[in-house]
Amino acid sequence: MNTGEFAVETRGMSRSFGALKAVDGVDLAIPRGSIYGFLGPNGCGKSTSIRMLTGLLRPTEGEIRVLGETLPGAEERLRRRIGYMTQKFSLYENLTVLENLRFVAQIYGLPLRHARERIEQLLALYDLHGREAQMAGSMSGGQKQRLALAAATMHEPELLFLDEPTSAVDPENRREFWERLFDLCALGTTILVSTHYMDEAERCHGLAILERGIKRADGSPQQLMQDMGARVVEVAGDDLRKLKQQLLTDDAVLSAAQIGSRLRVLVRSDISDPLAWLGPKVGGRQMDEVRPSLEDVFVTCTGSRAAGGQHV
Ligand SMILES: Nc1ncnc2c1ncn2[C@@H]1O[C@H](COP(=O)(O)OP(=O)(O)OP(=O)(O)O)[C@@H](O)[C@H]1O
Repeated sequence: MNTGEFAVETRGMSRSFGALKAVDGVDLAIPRGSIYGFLGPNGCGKSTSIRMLTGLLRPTEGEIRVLGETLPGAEERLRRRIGYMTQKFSLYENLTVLENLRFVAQIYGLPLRHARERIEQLLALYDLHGREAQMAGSMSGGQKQRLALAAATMHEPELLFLDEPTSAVDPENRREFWERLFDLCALGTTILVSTHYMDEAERCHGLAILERGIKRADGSPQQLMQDMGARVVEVAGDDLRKLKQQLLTDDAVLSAAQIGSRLRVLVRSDISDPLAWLGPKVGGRQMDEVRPSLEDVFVTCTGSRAAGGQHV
């Protein structure tokens, strides 16, 4: 495998637990300096993939190269070059902010003086000044998350893995968190982030859609939306619940999900004129063809019929 331009490269990466294939033949090529997302529902293999890429879990099959090193085999060397923020808050709740950061600096073997400077930097960067003496356990979700990110980036990793980093924070903190990720990315850090939120996935430069361990699609969000094998029509009018049930009996209707007072209908792309085709089926209701969203992409490539909503 050619590794120069890619932070992560895999061929056929797989992991089984007994009879269950948690990750099944995943190929990845994640460019350096980008933010790359794993999008998929609970249990689709996001964490298992990340654990293999960090060297914490051995693949049962396939090849993995991370920052030019082959895994398994380079775990120790990679440890200093990668950062990992797990789904759950992984710091000590009964230590203060400062004690937690000092502890992490020690684990990474930062010389004392450098550690002091770096911790100062991180406290400022992640708005933790004034909280040095606060117990980590008493902080809000957003503050904990900023502390976790400070800890994960203590040693200035080239590659940062974030496993559902925002599942415990509100939308405003989530937006702010993403701004910080883009700051890190601008400094050259490659970021791999797993999520089940569509709006987060849409912020990534590139993204893989995972379902039951299998990669169903990958590309930039814009590319994925452009290449989607379906057209999207929104229908407005009365009795949309009943209309939805009727439309779903047709094979050419991939999904129908209500959004406010409109029904969002995905029609297979071999129907050349979806408005004309839907006309007789929707009675006199108003129709508009609209641009696809990432959620539409997810629905078409996983075959799951969306119930509507912001996460998968
Ligand atoms: N150590 C393990 N032993 C047995 N099964 C496991 C183990 N780890 C994960 N699995 C199974 O592998 C599948 C993928 O799990 P994984 O945690 O990677 O999914 P995920 O997409 O990260 O979802 P979540 O967000 O819920 O963690 C699940 O069916 C899970 O139960």
